Amino acid sequence: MAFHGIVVVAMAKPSIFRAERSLSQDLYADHTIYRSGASTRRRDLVFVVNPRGANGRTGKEWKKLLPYLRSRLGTDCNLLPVRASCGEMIRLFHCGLKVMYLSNTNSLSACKICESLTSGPSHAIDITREAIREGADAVIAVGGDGTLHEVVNGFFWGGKPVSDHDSRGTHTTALGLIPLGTGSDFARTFGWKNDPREAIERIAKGLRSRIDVGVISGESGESHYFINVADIHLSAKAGYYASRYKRFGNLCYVIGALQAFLQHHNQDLKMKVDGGDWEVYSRVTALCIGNAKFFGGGMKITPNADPLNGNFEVVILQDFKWYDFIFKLHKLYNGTHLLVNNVTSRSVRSIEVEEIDGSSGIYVQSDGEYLGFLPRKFCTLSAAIDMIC
Ligand SMILES: Nc1ncnc2c1ncn2[C@@H]1O[C@H](COP(=O)(O)OP(=O)(O)OP(=O)(O)O)[C@@H](O)[C@H]1O
Repeated sequence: MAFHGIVVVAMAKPSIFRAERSLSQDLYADHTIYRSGASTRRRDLVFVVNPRGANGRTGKEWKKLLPYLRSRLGTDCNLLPVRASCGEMIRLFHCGLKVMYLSNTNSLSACKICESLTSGPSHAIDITREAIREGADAVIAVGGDGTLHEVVNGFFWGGKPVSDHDSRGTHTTALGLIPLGTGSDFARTFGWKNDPREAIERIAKGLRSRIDVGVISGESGESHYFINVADIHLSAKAGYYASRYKRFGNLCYVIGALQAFLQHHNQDLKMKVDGGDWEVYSRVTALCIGNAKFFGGGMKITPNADPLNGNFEVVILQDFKWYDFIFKLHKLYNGTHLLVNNVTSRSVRSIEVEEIDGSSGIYVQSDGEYLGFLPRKFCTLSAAIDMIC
């Protein structure tokens, strides 16, 4: 995929946090950590690792990856030493970050990297917010789409982007990804595989691109963000069930879809696109709002979506029967379903979706995570986050 507007940015000179030793005030009180160049701003890479991702595979892969990460990112460092205050260490500790030293240097003269293992759902959101406030150069999600989704949500608070405590408008924290999940669907749009070494190369090179993010609002007024695909009705219900079967790998999506089908009824929905008039779509099976192209473990559901173009691609499937999925499934995977009867695609900047009778509880998910029920409004936030591409 060709990316326009790629900017080369001097990557944070990283400092590594070793997994074997957790932070304690006593342990670190006498040590030195490093800041990059002449700047007094810390230049940190923060890795947010979901050890339970891909049924525990993420945690195992991450442990195996650490020596390579140290050696690959550590060699790029050219940092000036400064004395770390106790306060700084304690702040890192409070935001769940483990501080570690580069094992391949005795002098502690290399750069610093933070790892934080998530302790449960939503923890990645808090870690990310804290890391951005502390001036991290990049926050890197290590896991699947669910972990990436939480990290993206950590870039915002109270409807606004989170910023560095000391920001004078010049510093931007970038988002990075080491895809190590079950589906890792967002990475597919960029052609990235679940190959952590390749991801570390990207991080070392530090190319950044400003990508769009979707924002979802509901009746509560609270904003929720997504980076990949938000979807409604059958696919959302299938995703809800699939999350219970992640131990079966990509098969979870098939099991989830079968279970969702058992209680499925196509529903009439009304939609308002880009602030226009309400339109009725009859017998909707699923409605997918793509900032990127893939969901459900590799289905190219919104094949024209591009997280760099400022628009969503909305794909609406109407009046599908269970056998349509059997005969048309391959088209959903390769992205040729747009030519099938009863499939509509449109490019939008915002879309509001409501039920007509308002009684059935139509499922909504974003980035494969269950969100709740209709009604919802989905808007693009153009070029909202700097992503390491
Ligand atoms: N320590 C933890 N224990 C249990 N669940 C966690 C923990 N940390 C994060 N989670 C939750 O695990 C969920 C799934 O994680 P993740 O997306 O990384 O893996 P996956 O589901 O295997 O991959 P994919 O979403 O790409 O299919 C996330 O929604 C997150 O809330």
